[in-house]
Amino acid sequence: MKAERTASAELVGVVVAVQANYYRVQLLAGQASESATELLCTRRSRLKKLGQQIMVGDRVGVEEPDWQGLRGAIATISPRQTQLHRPPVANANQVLLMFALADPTLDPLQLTRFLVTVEATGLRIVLGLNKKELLDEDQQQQWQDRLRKWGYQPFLISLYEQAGLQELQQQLQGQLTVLSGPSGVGKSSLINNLIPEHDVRVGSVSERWGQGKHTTRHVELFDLPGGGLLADTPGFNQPSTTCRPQALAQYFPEAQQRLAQAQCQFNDCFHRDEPNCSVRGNWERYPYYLTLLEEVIAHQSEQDAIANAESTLKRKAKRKGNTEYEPKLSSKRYRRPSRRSQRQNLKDLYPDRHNPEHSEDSPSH
Ligand SMILES: Nc1nc2c(ncn2[C@@H]2O[C@H](COP(=O)(O)OP(=O)(O)OP(=O)(O)O)[C@@H](O)[C@H]2O)c(=O)[nH]1
Ligand SMILES: [Zn+2]
Repeated sequence: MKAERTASAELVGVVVAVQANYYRVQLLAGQASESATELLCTRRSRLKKLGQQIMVGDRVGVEEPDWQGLRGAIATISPRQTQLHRPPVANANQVLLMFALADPTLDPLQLTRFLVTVEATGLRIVLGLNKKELLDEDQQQQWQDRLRKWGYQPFLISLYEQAGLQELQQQLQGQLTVLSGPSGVGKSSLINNLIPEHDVRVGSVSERWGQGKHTTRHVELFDLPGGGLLADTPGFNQPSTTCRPQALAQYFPEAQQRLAQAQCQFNDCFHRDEPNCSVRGNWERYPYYLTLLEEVIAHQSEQDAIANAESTLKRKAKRKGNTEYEPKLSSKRYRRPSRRSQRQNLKDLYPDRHNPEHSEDSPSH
């Protein structure tokens, strides 16, 4: 990254971790002093008054560096290029979706769920398939071909055999990448491999913050040796399909491709049994599309029912002059946490790129 100074000659850096009211800011190359590349910062109260939240990945201006104590104060936040809410990461360029070819067995429907969830973020997808040494060459090639037909170019790797890692690493260079994937596929192994000093650094962070052990609930950005940042993001490992039913097809490259060639007769086609549909057809994942479509339709009916119930209850509460009691009860009954988090998941993942500040203060967590 190039050194860069703002008009007020502030230091510029990237927020690599957030905890309570402290922000770890990694200074851009050329700005760091000899002894320090990172400052532990608070934020100026002006930002606080403006309600401006600071996220991991934010590019910020830092004032009043204290090179002895390695402290500073964040005074400005640059406009965000992208914004994810779950996990909360600003300016991510892409998602590295990790799966294993075996152990656990690669389940194409599960992979599709993750792919759809990641597609909904609007970010570029890098698909990494680990443990390739567990399959023979033919089987590896079959997956390669199969995923190409889905519209993806997977990187087959083996962390055990240190195979395919260079090609994958190249994809990460100079990018801010968010790592995602189900349990047991090798995400931690990959981080340890890419960033050998990973553990050391986590330890030093906790120490400086005076916290106990580093908790994995926090998103943290790690410097990649070849340049670039990797967000280790617990909580990005649960796919969900809570988009609008009409939006689902756009998260399948195969459907997109078909739509680019020919429009459906109806604008709001669900691509099920409508006449003159250009998406319906014998592509491999079409049955998965139908499965997920049923789920998002069911989800939406549920949401509509909740909205109706809430509006009825609110009216009722008003008539009785009973201000809080009934709505509160109803929201407890209807908004079970599990369902709420499900509903928010995809919405939260969607980066509001046109209006980055828009949902910043929404109480989504
Ligand atoms: N056969 C094989 N096993 C691997 C490879 N890479 C990692 N593993 C093993 O896969 C298991 C899971 O690896 P992790 O790195 O913990 O996977 P993870 O995705 O971080 O899993 P969670 O922490 O549960 O999210 C471990 O037993 C690793 O040793 C590989 O290339 N081949
Ligand atoms: Zn259609």
